[in-house]
Amino acid sequence: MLCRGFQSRICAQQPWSRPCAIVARTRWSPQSGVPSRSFRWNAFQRQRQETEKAQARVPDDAPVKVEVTEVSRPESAEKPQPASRNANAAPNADIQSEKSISNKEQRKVDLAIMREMVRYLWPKGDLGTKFRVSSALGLLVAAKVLNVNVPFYFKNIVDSMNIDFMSVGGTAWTVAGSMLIAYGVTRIGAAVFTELRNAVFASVAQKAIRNVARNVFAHLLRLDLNFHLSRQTGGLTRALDRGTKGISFLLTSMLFHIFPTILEISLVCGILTYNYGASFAAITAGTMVAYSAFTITTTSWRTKFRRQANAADNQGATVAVDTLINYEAVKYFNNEKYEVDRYDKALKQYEDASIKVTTSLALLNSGQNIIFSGALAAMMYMAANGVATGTLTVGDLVMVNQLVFQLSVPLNFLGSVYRELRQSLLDMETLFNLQKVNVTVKEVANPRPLALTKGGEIRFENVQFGYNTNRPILKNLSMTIPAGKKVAIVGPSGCGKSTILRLLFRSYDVQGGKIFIDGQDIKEVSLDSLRQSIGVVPQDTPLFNATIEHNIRYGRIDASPEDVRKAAQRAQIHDHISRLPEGYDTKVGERGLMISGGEKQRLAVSRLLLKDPPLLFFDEATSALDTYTEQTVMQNINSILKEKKRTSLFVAHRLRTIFDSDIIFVLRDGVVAEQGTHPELLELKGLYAELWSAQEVTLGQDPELERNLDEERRS
Ligand SMILES: Nc1ncnc2c1ncn2[C@@H]1O[C@H](COP(=O)(O)OP(=O)(O)OP(=O)(O)O)[C@@H](O)[C@H]1O
Repeated sequence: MLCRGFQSRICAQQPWSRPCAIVARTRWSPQSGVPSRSFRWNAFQRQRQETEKAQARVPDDAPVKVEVTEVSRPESAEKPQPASRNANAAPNADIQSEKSISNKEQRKVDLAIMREMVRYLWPKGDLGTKFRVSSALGLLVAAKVLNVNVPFYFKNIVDSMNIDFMSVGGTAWTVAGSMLIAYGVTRIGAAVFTELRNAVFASVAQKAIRNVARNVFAHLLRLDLNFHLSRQTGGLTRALDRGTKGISFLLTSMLFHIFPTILEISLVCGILTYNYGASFAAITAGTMVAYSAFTITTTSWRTKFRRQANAADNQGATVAVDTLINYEAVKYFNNEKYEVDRYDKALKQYEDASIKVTTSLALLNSGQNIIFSGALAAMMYMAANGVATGTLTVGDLVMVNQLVFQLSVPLNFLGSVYRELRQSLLDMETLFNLQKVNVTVKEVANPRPLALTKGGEIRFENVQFGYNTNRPILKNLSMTIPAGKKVAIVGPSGCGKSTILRLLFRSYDVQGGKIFIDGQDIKEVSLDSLRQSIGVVPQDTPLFNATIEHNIRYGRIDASPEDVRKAAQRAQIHDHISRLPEGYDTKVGERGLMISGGEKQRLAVSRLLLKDPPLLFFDEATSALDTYTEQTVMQNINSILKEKKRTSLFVAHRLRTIFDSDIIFVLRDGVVAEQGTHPELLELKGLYAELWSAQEVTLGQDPELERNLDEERRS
């Protein structure tokens, strides 16, 4: 009669067995015949991001879904986990605090996080949330009280049925009807209150998640470029994802698991002591202590197997994604077997670790069963003894059994709740640490907005800068870019051309010297006004996985569709977009993978033209375009610059795109080595003249290009 079914279903998934569609394109640099720098960089970024994404897909040995119908025996089951919470044990090494901390310090950190969470449970001035939390607690206590009443009705039913129906007469209804109704109503009440409690509390947890996630995301966007370049994007999103899920878990487990389990154990011990004496309660309390200690110790021990499995899983995913992204490279070098072996090595490690996870789970379950069943048997013996000596009824025996049995439900999940709680605290620590990262590019107190009083003259005064202290990139660089002029910066690869643009945009701050715009130190003006005044077409076009229209409009969110089309026309991409089946609604794919490099660059130019800022920076903005398109785009840009008298700064390797600049700065070894107009620099017969003649040789082999250049020179 007491036997009920407890079922658990475990869904294991090999995460990297999912189909993976990867599109790889190679663009070749016309000059060198090797993939262009921007392509290589893009490919590297793509590969890195794909790898990180795959790393986020980590399996969990815990069951994805555990269905509890009714309880028959204290069988250990891993806690039901939110389906998406599958990467819980993967190391957050990229964001977590680098130094390992002692247990004592860790406890302090954990307590601080819990205190922080209490603020979300009981927020100052938020009566609605307080009301919900109080109601949820009320429902919880009511459900638990009803729950411990069920065995009482059960006992009374058993005792009242213990008569000779033949001689006394009557039916089950006349003898125990009211008890049966009370039994049913109490059980239903306990279940309904529990569900109501979940429903009432849902918005508290979700509100907390939203607040924390929004604050962290806003902080991430405020952080410096350097932070983002040195961190793995996948790691950041993983931290955000796990941290916010950790909040939900911590809040619910604090309120609905730990507290109610303690409440229920206390109630049961109290009832047992009151009804049957302290010996029953002592066994129950002792069992709970032994059970909890065994579960926590064993769970801590077996966590390392889960970590190993996750690490092997990460490794497998990394190898698989890396190999598939570099499919062409694998084929070119016939390395299929090598890659399969690498993949299989990770699979083998995963297999070994997973076996340990399963066997250690069996040990945990067995130990829990032995402790629980041993105690239950002892109590049954004591109760049976009571029945034999006439101090207890059969109903008492049943009640003792059921009271203790009911405790097995929360205890079943103790192991996984403990493990998850630890992981949630770790994830949340990572999340809160992110919020503590400082912004290094800061504004002065009460900054003035940038005022372009002279039309946008840019002056570098003895600027020193290096990404690493031991490798200076710019060494006392001084130069003046006159307002309203087209200026170019050229020089060997890696000499710091793009760095100059990053310093102007204040993605980094100079380490020595100053940069002025119209006489104002850029450190003294507000970041918002500075960045508002500058438009950049970067080397690697950042595109969103959205429509072409959205990507162009990103330059000015409130632009009309006509403005978007006008900008596209000027960037020589409108006709092409119009010919696409979905026109401006065409999706460009992740990071613009579904369109060509030249199309991406023209979208970036359109976006900049739509923003129409007073200062324009082009960092190899047309390097992926064919000669004809490049000439046309440049002509359009030049006419806009002249017409609107914009200050513009071009970084270019293809000198024919900048030879008509008002000033050309030639950078070498962190300083300006030469400067002047194209003819002046040719006269100098220095580095620029060398570069030009090297490129002219190439140009000489291209009659069409020559024709275009001649035309442009004439115009
Ligand atoms: N975030 C960074 N951290 C460390 N070093 C960097 C970083 N960004 C660039 N560098 C290094 O600084 C140097 C200058 O980089 P920059 O991008 O300014 O060169 P560039 O002249 O624009 O090169 P290219 O013509 O190839 O685009 C390079 O050696 C580059 O490797």
